[in-house]
Amino acid sequence: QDDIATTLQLALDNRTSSPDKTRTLLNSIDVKQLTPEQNELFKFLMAFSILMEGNTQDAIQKLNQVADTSKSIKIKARAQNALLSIYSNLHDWNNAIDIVNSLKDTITKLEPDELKQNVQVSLLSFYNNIEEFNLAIELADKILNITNNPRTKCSVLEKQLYAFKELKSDLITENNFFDAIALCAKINEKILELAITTNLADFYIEKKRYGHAIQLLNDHLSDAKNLSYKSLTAYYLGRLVVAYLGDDKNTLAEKHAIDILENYSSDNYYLPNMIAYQALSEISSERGEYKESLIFYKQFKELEKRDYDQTVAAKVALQKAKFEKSNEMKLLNQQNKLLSTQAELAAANDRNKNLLLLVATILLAIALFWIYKNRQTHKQLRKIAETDALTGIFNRNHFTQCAEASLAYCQKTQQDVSFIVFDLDYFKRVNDNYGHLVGDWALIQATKAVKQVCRANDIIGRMGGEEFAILLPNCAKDKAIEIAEVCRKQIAAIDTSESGHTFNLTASFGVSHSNQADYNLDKLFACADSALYQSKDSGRNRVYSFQQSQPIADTFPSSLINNNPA
Ligand SMILES: Nc1nc2c(ncn2[C@@H]2O[C@H](COP(=O)(O)OP(=O)(O)OP(=O)(O)O)[C@@H](O)[C@H]2O)c(=O)[nH]1
Repeated sequence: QDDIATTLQLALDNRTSSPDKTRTLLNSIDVKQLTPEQNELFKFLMAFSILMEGNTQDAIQKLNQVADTSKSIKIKARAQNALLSIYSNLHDWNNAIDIVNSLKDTITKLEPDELKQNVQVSLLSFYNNIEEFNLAIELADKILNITNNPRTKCSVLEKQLYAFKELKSDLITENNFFDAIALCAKINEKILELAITTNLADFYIEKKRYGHAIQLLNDHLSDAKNLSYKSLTAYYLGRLVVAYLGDDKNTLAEKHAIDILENYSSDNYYLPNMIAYQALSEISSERGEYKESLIFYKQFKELEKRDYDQTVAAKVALQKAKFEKSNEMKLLNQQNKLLSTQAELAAANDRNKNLLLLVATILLAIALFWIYKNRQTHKQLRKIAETDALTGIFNRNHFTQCAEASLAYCQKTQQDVSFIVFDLDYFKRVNDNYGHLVGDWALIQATKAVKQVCRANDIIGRMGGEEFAILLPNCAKDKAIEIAEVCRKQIAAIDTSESGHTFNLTASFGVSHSNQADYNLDKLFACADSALYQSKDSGRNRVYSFQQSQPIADTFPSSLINNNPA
């Protein structure tokens, strides 16, 4: 396992510098012995090796497979990074932008190490390639804030200065370029150092400081040539042409333009070629060599169109990606709107439910109140129907109903029932002498007096006019006579002066008993009435019991001596 790990690491380290060595190392590995993660790394390195062999399409397919399926976030990042670089070189901006979107997500999951920084630097290059210079500057700042690696710093500064320069930003001065050049020189990053000098030359040209540009470019041209970095040399020469032209040194411009066309005419250097043709066209034109000028001009236009097409392709791809993104956003917004509409609907439903509940509650309350009111009314009506309005005791009708029910019960349970009727004495005189209101008052007071004497389950009723009856369940006759006597005394004791007039108020009583009347109300009434008649007849203000046909005075002589009729 150690051997396999070492071999894989070696292959990884040499994948760009020694592709052949990498392939040999990979071929030496027994795939069956690989752990799943080693297998993913192996697949990435194989794809990379295929790329280095020049089989780009095959490499793209395999790298995409690794990027899509790899569980290791590091290997996924490496595959995506390689794909970004391939697509950028192929100017396949649509796929490049897709990869960038995936890569952005991958970056957030990477540990902050060298790999993460490398991926960020690739992204930075990509932003410059598609001329998203503000994004590039922002990302560069981010990387510069966290990296301590001077190589990363040098590389990032080169790309950031390029972006600033392209934006023609006032935020940078030539000192920024000098600092970056010094940093790269210190760690011997020759290519990047030279790249920065080309940017500085552009900076000078932009500011029309052609002399400075020419000197800088000439100072470093030999370095570029020594590096055998042809594209860089071609770019140097291209900028020299522009600077000489600007400085009205057409001969030198022409010399370098021809140098480009003769020695660096590959497709790879089409930009310096474009500059060369444009310069030669202008120079020929100034000399009056219009035919040559037109030929150069046509070639210039062809390359310019190519440059334009490439720039436009990048822009279109970017706009398309932005459009898709904004469509995605629109879709999301619509989904959000739908969700919020659903939420609003649910809330409205809840509100409706609450409203319904409220209405139901109100209706219920109204119904309950109505039932309550109805009962109250019913109660009141019943009370009105059952009671005597003046005295508040049962009226004749209700008294009869209650008395009969009580009698039936007492008969069933074989209890004694006594019955008392009484009638106010000379009541007509009270009305006649003192008026009906005083008569009413007297009726009320007499009722009160009797009620105080009676027990809770005795039934008292006004039979009409000034005649009253009392049914006394579970009451022996003697007891009833006793009660009647107390009632008589109470009525006689009423202080009539409270009415504003002083007069005698008495009543005559008649008492009957169930064993005289078979628990029959009419019979009880008749017996008691008969006794009452006897009371009246014998002078009033006395109690008579039916059976005896004798005044109670015999039994209770003292209480009956009352010869003071009202
Ligand atoms: N103030 C008042 N008087 C009533 C009421 N009901 C009946 N009366 C009166 O009661 C009187 C009854 O008179 P009578 O039947 O002659 O009897 P009395 O005067 O009491 O004489 P005796 O019963 O024989 O003692 C009448 O004048 C009725 O108008 C009432 O509700 N209020």
